[in-house]
Amino acid sequence: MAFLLPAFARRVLKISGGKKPPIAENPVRIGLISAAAIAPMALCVPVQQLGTAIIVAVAARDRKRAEQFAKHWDIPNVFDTYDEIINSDLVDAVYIPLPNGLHFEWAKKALLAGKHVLLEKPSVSNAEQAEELARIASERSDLVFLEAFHYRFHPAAVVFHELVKSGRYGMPLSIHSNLCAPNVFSDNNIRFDYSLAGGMTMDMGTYAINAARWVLGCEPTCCISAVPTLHKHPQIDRSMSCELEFPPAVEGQAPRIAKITAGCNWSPSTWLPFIAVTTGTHTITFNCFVAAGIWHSIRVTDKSGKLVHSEKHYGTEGYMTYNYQLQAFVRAIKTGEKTATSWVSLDDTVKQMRALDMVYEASGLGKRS
Ligand SMILES: NC(=O)C1=CN([C@@H]2O[C@H](COP(=O)(O)OP(=O)(O)OC[C@H]3O[C@@H](n4cnc5c(N)ncnc54)[C@H](OP(=O)(O)O)[C@@H]3O)[C@@H](O)[C@H]2O)C=CC1
Ligand SMILES: O=C1OC[C@@H](O)[C@H](O)[C@H]1O
Repeated sequence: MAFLLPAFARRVLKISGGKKPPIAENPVRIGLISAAAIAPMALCVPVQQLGTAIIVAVAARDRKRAEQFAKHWDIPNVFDTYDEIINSDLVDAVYIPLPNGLHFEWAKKALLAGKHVLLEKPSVSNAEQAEELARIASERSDLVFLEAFHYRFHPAAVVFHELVKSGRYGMPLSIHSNLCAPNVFSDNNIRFDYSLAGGMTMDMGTYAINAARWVLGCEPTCCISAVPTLHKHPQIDRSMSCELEFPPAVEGQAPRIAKITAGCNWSPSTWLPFIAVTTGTHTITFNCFVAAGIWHSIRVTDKSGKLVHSEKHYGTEGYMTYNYQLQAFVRAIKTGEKTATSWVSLDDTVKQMRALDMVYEASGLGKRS
């Protein structure tokens, strides 16, 4: 992995630098709910780079922290509570990067207050909550609701999805999606807090499971096996390795298997994220699918392992997946158009949560409550 570091550093420097466009007329006015660690990368930088949205207000539990954040990112208003953001006339849309266990409460409140919602993944804690939230969102069809599966909006992901779907290299018979990372989070991180709907399948596994569902274009029928490595809490997984059964591409054929490996570990050989689709004749791999703005490739190999095709789509210089996601969110608010291929529908959000529940139940850890 070390050889990736210079390229990564160059990319990050370009992301944080570069010219900022003028702000568009009538930009979407976003309220930021909390000064979360992910907010700069997922919202503040893309907002500055795109110019079609502005952050008008931020609130944090500690006002001082919100003030510091606002000063750094040039946000004109600091509110004392998340409620004030949701109820403010200054705000058209909210970005919710709270711990998983608080997503349902605040997304629901925001929709009921008439705000568009960009909600961090995983959408909520379990499928029942997802169904309830989807019901509320569908009753407000004038509002845009999007679960933040940012990776799907990158041009490289779209090309990969279309390449697989085209059947040019045969129809998918199985898939392996992998998203593992070094075990850098402290024990008290929100990711390991059961009361906040933590667990690494919720945090990282959700991408890998989403990728399998998205690429195969159908839903898992059962979870064949799910093996967690445990954190200190008996229901919290540090990583998960599981196999999901999907319907065959053609009726009468054998079911398809999706292998999912995700979470934190100390095995560097697993740290390159990928989605690998195997057909009868080829393997089509999308490397670095989550960090597609940094380093990635789409590679096709034949049965002998020989490379027969490769392509790269870095997209606009300095843009990350989050830029494309914000573009799509703003476009949906402004025009009602929901990006083909990449958009995460309400139905998709509900089915994603059902798949997460299925894995947790099969693992013996139980779905998040
Ligand atoms: N799209 C992506 O690439 C990523 C998405 N995420 C997702 O974003 C969400 C937040 O992750 P991350 O930014 O890493 O988390 P952080 O711990 O940095 O931020 C969570 C924020 O939640 C607020 N908060 C409110 N109540 C609590 C509570 N009881 N305990 C802890 N925090 C609380 C805090 O806000 P305050 O400022 O008000 O104190 C804090 O800033 C998660 O759902 C995660 O899955 C995370 C990383 C990457
Ligand atoms: O993109 C991501 O990578 C690291 C994770 O912990 C994070 O929550 C996730 O969204």
